Amino acid sequence: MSNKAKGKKLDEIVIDNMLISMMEKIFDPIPVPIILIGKNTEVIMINQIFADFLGYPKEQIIGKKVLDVDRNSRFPYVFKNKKAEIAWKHKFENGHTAIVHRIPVLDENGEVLYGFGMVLFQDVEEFKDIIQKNKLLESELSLYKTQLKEIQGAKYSWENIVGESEKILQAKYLAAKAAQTNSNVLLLGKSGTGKELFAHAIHNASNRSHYPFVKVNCAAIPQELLESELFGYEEGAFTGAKKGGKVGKFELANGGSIFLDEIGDMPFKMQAKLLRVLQEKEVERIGSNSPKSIDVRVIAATNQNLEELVAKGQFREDLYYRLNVMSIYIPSLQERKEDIEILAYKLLEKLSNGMGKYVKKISPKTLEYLRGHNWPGNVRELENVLERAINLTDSDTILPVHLPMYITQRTVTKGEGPLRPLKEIIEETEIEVIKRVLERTKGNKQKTAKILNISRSSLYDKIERYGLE
Ligand SMILES: Nc1ncnc2c1ncn2[C@@H]1O[C@H](COP(=O)(O)OP(=O)(O)OP(=O)(O)O)[C@@H](O)[C@H]1O
Repeated sequence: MSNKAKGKKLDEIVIDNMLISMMEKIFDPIPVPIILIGKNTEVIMINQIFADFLGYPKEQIIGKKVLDVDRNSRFPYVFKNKKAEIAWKHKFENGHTAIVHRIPVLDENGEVLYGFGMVLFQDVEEFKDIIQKNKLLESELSLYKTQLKEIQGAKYSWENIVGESEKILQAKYLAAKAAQTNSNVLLLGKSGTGKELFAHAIHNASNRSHYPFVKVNCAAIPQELLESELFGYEEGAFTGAKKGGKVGKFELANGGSIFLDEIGDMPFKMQAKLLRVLQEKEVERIGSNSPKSIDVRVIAATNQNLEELVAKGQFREDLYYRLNVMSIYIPSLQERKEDIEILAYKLLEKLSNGMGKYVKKISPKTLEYLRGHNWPGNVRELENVLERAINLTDSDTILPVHLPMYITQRTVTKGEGPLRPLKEIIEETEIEVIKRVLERTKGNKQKTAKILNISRSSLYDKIERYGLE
C-alpha cells in the first residue's frame, strides 16, 4: 500500500485516485508547471511538465513528502504561516532558479486543506526579460502620450505671455476670466500680437485642459476642403473619400477646445454651417444623416475688423454675435512699448537656448533702437529680428550692428530716434562697415584694410575693440 493510501478506507482511496487521474487529465496538457500538495506536505498531483522540469518520473514524485522531492521547498513554511507567496524567486534543488507561486488553500476553519504550487517563469532571465520589455513598453507609451499631447494639446500658459504693461495685463485678466467659463471667446488683434498664445493659455487654464486643443487655420485650408476638415466625412461620401471616412476637427476636439484662427477668412457658406454647429451642439459628417452631439468650446481669432466685414456683408452677423460673447483685444507692440525690453530679454533667452548659443545681453543702444521701432509685425517681428541678431553676433551681446538696417538707419538718418553722442554713432557705423567688408572679403583682413584705406594694425585694433572676430 502506498503512503498516500495509508489510514484511508477503500472507497476514499478510490475517490482520491479518480480525482487525481481527473486532475492529471486536466493539468497535464497545460504548458505551465503545476503541483498539488496535501495537508501533510505530500505530493498529491504533479503535471508532466513540472515532473520533467524536476527531472523525475511522475510516479517517483507522487506520494512523496515535498521536501524529499525538493529540499528547498517552502511549502512547510507556507502551511505554517498560511500565507500565499506570490511570484517568489525559488532555487530548486536541481539548480534551476524560477519564479513561483505557493498558495495554501484553507477550509472554513482556517486549516490547511492543501497547497497549490505553480512555476510562473522557469528561468529568471525570462522573467527579467519580460520586466525589461514591460518597462520599455511603459516608456514608449509615455513618449507617445507626450507626443499626442504636443500634437493635440495646448503648449502655452499665462507665464509664456510676457509683458507688464497695463494693456497686456488687462487682456490677461479678461482671458483668465473667460477661461473659467464655457462661453465662446473671440481674440482680436493685429498679426503677431500673441492671439494663438492666448488661445493656448485659455484652454490650459480651463477645466477642459485635459481634453484636446485642436487648431484650425481657416485661411490656410482651401475652401472646398474646409467642411470635411471641420466636420469629417463618411466612407464613400464623395469620389476620393478615404476608406473608413475621416474624423472632423470638431469631433477630435470633443470635450476640449477648438481654435479657429483667421475666422474672418471663413467662406460665407461655411459660416452658416459653423453657426448651426454652435447652436445645435452637434456635428454631422459629410455623407451621414445621423448627427453626433459634441461638447466643444470655440476660441476664434482674427486680425480683421469683423464689424466692418459684417457691414460689407462678408461675415454673418448672427455668427459674429455667437462668437463675440467674450471678446478680448490683444494690444499691438506699439501700444505697449514699455514691454519691449522685458520681451526682448525673454525672447533672447528662449531663442539663444534653442539655438545653442550663449547670448545674454542687449546693449543699451540696441534697446533704444528696439524701442524706437514701430513693430508692424509685432512680437513675431521682434522674435525674427532677435533671431537674426543672435546668428550675427560673435559675443554674448546684441549690438546695434546686429539689427537690420531698416531699424537702425531710421534713427540715424532721419533723426527720429533718441539723441546720442556723436562718438557712439561713429562707433556703430565703423562696426557695421567693417563687418560688411569683412563679409565681402570672406574675412581677409589685408584686403579689408586696403578697401577701407586704413592700416592693418588699426583694423586689428578695431576688430578687437568691437569684438568682431
Ligand atoms: N506676449 C508674448 N510673450 C512672448 N511671446 C509672444 C507674446 N506674444 C506673441 N509672442 C510670440 O510671437 C509669435 C507670434 O505669436 P502668435 O502666433 O500667438 O500671434 P498671432 O496674433 O496669433 O498671429 P497671427 O494673427 O499672425 O496668427 C509667437 O512665436 C509667440 O510665441
